[in-house]
Amino acid sequence: MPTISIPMLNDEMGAIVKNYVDSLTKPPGSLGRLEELVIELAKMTSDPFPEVARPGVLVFAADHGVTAEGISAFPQEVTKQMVENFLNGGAAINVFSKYIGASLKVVDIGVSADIEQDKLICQKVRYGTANFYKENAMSIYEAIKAIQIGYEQGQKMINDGINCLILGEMGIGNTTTSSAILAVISGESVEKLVGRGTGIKSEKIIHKQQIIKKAIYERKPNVEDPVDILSKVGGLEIAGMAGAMLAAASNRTPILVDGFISTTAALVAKMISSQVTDYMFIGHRSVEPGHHIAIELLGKKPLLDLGMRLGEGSGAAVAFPLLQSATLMLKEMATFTSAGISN
Ligand SMILES: O=C(O)c1ccc[n+]([C@@H]2O[C@H](COP(=O)([O-])O)[C@@H](O)[C@H]2O)c1
Ligand SMILES: Cc1cc2nc[nH]c2cc1C
Repeated sequence: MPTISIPMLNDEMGAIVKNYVDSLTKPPGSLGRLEELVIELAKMTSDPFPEVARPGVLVFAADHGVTAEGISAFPQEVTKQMVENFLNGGAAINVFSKYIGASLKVVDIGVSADIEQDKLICQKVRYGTANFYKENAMSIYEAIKAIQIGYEQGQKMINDGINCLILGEMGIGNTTTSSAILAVISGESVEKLVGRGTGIKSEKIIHKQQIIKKAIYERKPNVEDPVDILSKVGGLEIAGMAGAMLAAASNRTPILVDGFISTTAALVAKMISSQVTDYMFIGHRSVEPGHHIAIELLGKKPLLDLGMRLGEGSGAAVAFPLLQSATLMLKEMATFTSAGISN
């Protein structure tokens, strides 16, 4: 695992920017949460005029052996088919990335089939996880490798010039995996966390809960150890996203977290290095019932609540213009003094 050193937030810069925000031509506090966002961005970036104008979307794709237990509304092959769709530009995340001017990279970190495509970053750790209802999802070595790959890919995007990292994922079955991870980390009952994912019927939810409960009972993940949790009931794309978040925080790069799966990865990253959460915004609150619990554990508030449950980074991409509006407010508004308005 890389040695991770995450810088402290620059509170002094936050105070300077707060003062400046109060000097802009508006009643103090009248831009509400946008004001808080730009102050947070200033603390993260240590920049009096923070920018997020070069966003990057990093999508990790992987399969989940637990799909053999019939826990998703879609078959496993859809993971590969959606990766091809991303590469052909036809998915929601393609449309939203284009709209916000984000570069989009797709990493195969564990899809169960080979995908021949030049544009795909192939970093397959294994062909999908094992079925964690029956055996450990992956080895400790594979879990660490997936975190490392995520870290390297995050670092690469930052080296290429992005200044805001949006995380996305694709993996049929990964709401089961995320629910299992979250049940272990939060100590909450599985019943409270499990949802419909891609759209399973009510009867199947009980089956999904039973699979998760038995898997946790059999695998006995160590609640103190993120790598052990990943290796027992984890997913490769979740490990990859956690690694990429750690890379972003190490570089003072703001992170825009997406839905339920991406937030579970954020909790794993927090267990590896707790300061990583200082650099996170939660783009939206997903319909998955476990998501609000995960968000609360991170100590965050989502930016949007639009009834979305797609993944791919879509909710985070849709929330991105809020961050950008906050930075533009700071950079382009007049002050009372410059506009000659008395306050
Ligand atoms: O991001 C979310 O909150 C979210 C909620 C439900 C489903 N998903 C997406 O749907 C897939 C997982 O759903 P499932 O039912 O196969 O576990 C996976 O590809 C996710 O990107 C994503
Ligand atoms: C079609 C489809 C698109 C997705 N995007 C992210 N997860 C997904 C799951 C399905 C089933």
